Amino acid sequence: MAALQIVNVEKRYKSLQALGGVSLSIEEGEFFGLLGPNGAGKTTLISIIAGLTQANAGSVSIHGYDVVRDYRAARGRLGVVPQELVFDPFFTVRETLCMQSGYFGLKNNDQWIDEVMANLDLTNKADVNMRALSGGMKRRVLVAQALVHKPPVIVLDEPTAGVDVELRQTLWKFISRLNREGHTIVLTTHYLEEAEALCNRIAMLKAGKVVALDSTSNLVKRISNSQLIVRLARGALPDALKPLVSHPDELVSGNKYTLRINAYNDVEPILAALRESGAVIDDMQLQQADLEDVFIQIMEGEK
Ligand SMILES: Nc1ncnc2c1ncn2[C@@H]1O[C@H](COP(=O)(O)OP(=O)(O)OP(=O)(O)O)[C@@H](O)[C@H]1O
Repeated sequence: MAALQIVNVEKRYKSLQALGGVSLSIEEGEFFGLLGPNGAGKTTLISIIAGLTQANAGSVSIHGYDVVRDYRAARGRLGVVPQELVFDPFFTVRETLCMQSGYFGLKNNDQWIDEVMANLDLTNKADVNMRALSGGMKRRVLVAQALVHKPPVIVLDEPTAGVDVELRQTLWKFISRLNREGHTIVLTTHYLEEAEALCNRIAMLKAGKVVALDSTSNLVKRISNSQLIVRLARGALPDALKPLVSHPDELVSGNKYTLRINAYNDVEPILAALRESGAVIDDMQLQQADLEDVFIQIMEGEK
């Protein structure tokens, strides 16, 4: 059974179609990335998953529980870290987390609350009022709040937008640990390198539609624009390699060539051809495609 099953979800805001039939099946234990430009519909989808917004069509279930019909069972299995910081300013960090535990019917949750606070470097703020915390600290509490009931599915809506490097690292260490322990993670982020490093599978959303869905490695592989840049100290580029040159003007002047390659395996035959021709390499650089290239290409292709 899927941890999160999204079937043909549609959402309209008056004349605007925010989601135009989104289907995704996310398995237990996945670290799943949901990417897309501003306005793609990521937050709308997360609000529907969390039961905060109702879809006009389609269904979402968490571990088999429909988020509308079986709201409490579904919500109990889900932890959501929202984008916006909303708190009651008069409670301390610990009180905020205890209240959240109470909301899920959990008593005697202190041990886990202490562990969550320790993992998010919040222990020394436990008795501080929410209103006295910095923005970054409030965001840590937001993450802690989403985790008090040890939900098997954790959804994070841009949790690292505008936060410092330290929090990002603390957060990813903890979330990665939870993922290793079996929790399913769904993450939206604008930091593509973050998604590339953490997510095993990625869906790209544009204008309310899924425009790409694949493993992170396949998405990166999908683009074969890795390049080997060589600068020759002596000799010329052999004819056999000329079709690989990306910029034709490099054939006319200079001694630097940008060669298209599909894989690491392509590098050695190129070097062998250069050696055989008597050329001497002065400098060499390998440039690989990353998720950013894939993202740009897919988004431009879907215009
Ligand atoms: N409550 C609302 N009323 C009207 N339109 C809305 C509402 N919420 C979202 N929208 C619109 O729906 C579309 C999708 O918005 P959404 O916030 O889901 O995108 P997003 O992918 O999360 O964007 P971002 O990366 O900027 O957070 C946008 O065009 C947005 O303006």
